[in-house]
Amino acid sequence: MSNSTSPGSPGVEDNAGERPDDGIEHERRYVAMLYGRLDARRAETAQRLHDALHEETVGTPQALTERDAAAAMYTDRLAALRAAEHGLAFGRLDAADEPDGSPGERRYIGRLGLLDEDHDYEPLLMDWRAPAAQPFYTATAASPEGMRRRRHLRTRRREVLAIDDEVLDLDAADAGTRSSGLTSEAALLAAVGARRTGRMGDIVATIQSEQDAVIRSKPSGVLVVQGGPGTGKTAVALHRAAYLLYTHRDRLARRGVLVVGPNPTFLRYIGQVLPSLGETSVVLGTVGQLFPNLDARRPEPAETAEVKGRADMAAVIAAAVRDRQQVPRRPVELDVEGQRIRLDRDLANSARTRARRSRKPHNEAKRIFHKEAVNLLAQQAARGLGGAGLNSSRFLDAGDLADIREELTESRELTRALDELWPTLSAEQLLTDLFSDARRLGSVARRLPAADRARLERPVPADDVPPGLRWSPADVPLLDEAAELLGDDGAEQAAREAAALREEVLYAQGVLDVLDLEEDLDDELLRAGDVVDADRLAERQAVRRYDSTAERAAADREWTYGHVIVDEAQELSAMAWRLVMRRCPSRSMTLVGDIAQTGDLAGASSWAQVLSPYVANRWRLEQLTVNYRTPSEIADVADDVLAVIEPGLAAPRSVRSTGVPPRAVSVAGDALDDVVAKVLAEESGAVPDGRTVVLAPAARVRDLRLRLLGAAEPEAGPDTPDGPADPSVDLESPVVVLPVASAKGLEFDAVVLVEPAEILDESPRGANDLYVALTRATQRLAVVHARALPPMLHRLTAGT
Ligand SMILES: Nc1ncnc2c1ncn2[C@@H]1O[C@H](COP(=O)(O)OP(=O)(O)OP(=O)(O)O)[C@@H](O)[C@H]1O
Repeated sequence: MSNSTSPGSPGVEDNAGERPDDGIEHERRYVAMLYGRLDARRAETAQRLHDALHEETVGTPQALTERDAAAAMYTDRLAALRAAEHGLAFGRLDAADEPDGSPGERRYIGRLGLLDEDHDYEPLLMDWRAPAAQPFYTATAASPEGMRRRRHLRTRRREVLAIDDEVLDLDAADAGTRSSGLTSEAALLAAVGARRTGRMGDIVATIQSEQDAVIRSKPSGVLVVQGGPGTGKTAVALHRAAYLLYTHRDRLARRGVLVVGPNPTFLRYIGQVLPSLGETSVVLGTVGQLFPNLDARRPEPAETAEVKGRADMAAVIAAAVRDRQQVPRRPVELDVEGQRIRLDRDLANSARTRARRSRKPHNEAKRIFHKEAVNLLAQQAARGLGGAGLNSSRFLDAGDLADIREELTESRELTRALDELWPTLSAEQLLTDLFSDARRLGSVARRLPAADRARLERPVPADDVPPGLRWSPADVPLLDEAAELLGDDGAEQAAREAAALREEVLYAQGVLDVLDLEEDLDDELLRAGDVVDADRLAERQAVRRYDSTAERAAADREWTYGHVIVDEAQELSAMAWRLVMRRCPSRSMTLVGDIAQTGDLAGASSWAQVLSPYVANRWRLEQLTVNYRTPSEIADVADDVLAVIEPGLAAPRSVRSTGVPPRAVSVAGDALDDVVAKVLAEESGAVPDGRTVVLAPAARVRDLRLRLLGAAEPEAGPDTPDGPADPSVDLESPVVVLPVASAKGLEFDAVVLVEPAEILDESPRGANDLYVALTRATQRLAVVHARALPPMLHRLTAGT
């Protein structure tokens, strides 16, 4: 039974069994008290951070490190306290009465925990992630978990606007409580029906039971979360990250959590969720961003990306590395300190075999190759010296051999000759050389069909092409594979140090900004910037870099994370999986996705197929079954498309309907763009203050942007197969135009879908793309078509 109270309505005080201090006024006082505590905690923490930064720690590196660690801790804590500002407390659980009739315990649930220091540290507010808060998400009338009532507090800023009550005891259930399977239904429906803002929000107040099970599932092993569109996979994955950090903070904060998403636009869309939950130690990245100091955005055809993503490419890269370990075709004659020596094929081959047997990466094995070649050449030289013209009784002793070796080692000519045979290589160099040389490619990628090999060919990019546009997202797993086989070429360390220096000043400035933002800081105190400036602070960090785990992890290719979450996991290629698995040898992973939405040609068609090379069948599957995004009218249309993609797959159940049927608008002649403009005006007009998207076949996006928005390409460049290259697609603007592939994971109040027949034709996975497009809408859908409507969309009602 649900009961809603807002100001002016009869208070719940009148309800049978309620205590007199239990209505909305009580909650207002309580929440005001909580904010008072929050303010006090913020001021206190800001003060501690301030003190830590100003502490004159002269001397030992250890003292400095401790000070830095304390400052980092207070900075994080302050961020979490600040993040709790909106919706600090959103719920209350009332336990069933005690056997002696006294009222059961009350627990307020919110974004963080607050204790009453004056009264034995009694909990005033319980963090939503604490075990005792779980019944707030899972208790039902049928299984009340010892609870009598769940109350939702609806708040705006610091004010309580209304309260919604759900009675959980069995008597009430028998008395006719609906069994919708949903918890906190009123609050949930308010949340899912609200206008979208272009930024994903958190769902802490209304997490559903099946979602809670995923969020709180144990961290170890690989958990796959399969669910149709709108079932909250992304939301759940992010809340799981927050939950794991809370519950296993020691282990995870040190190693960090990585969240991999499909494209930069999507990452911007979800970027606020974890900070709003007070968590900042999470690295968010696309596959194209998982190679340090690179944000790969070079556009390339989907077919090329598909070839690069194949598992076979691992062997191609390995062969490309071996191909750079050469033996001379003709002997190289060298003159070392008056001695003629011959670096011939056999000798180089012996040295190479020895180096390869070490199983060290190429750049490290190079030292063995050099050393072994020098040894063999020294023996050769010694044989020469011990031979003709010399007294055969005179043998060279170990010391003489060592001298010869030293001479050889110091010989520039020999070093050059050996370097040519076994060069030090960076991953970038290896791939640039490989892709720009058809002959080399032909010899190392013999197994690839010629047409696929040809897709890999490309000229060496000009010097002025920035790194991000030299490499495509699909190149990144290849670069990573190469880096793994090549080992350290010295450049990585140098780049790390340079980046660390640059960031030091930025970080220091960030710390000062944090302090200066803190309005509650005692006025008597000098503001941080008055006392320490960024340069000085950076100088003081000289002993240890003052950055977060997340920053260190992102800068280090060999970093291994405590937990890895992959969203839209169905899109990753086999090569991308190798990279991701390398980042998480512990295999503590959460993979969320929907096989029916796979659009990437290199993407997955079954989870077992993706995972078996890494964990065999040791992974667990959870399914999400309720669609919170798409109203049933639109979901029905999408379900017909799903039936074509995967006849046996059950569609998620929509949580609501709007009564607004989606429509199809047919266009005669070549007036398509004009009709799209008209329909767009109607649709966006119907969702005032909302967000509308025009989803179009990729080939039409440019013209439609021009026609509808007056803007050609967004500033930073063309769309890449991995999503738009531009950081300027502003999802917060009222109308955007996107190709379907870039809309993956996003949602809008209204969707105008252009020419579905062309979307089907555009890719072998066209039906999946169409399915994605149809399921982006939270309220309205209109399809505009000049070509015949594909039969699978037969349910759409004809409109004008
Ligand atoms: N328990 C919930 N309470 C409130 N809103 C929810 C809840 N679960 C999901 N939502 C909302 O439903 C929408 C869809 O969620 P989300 O984007 O996480 O789904 P998804 O499964 O990742 O979808 P897709 O596969 O299409 O990317 C979001 O607006 C999300 O905030």
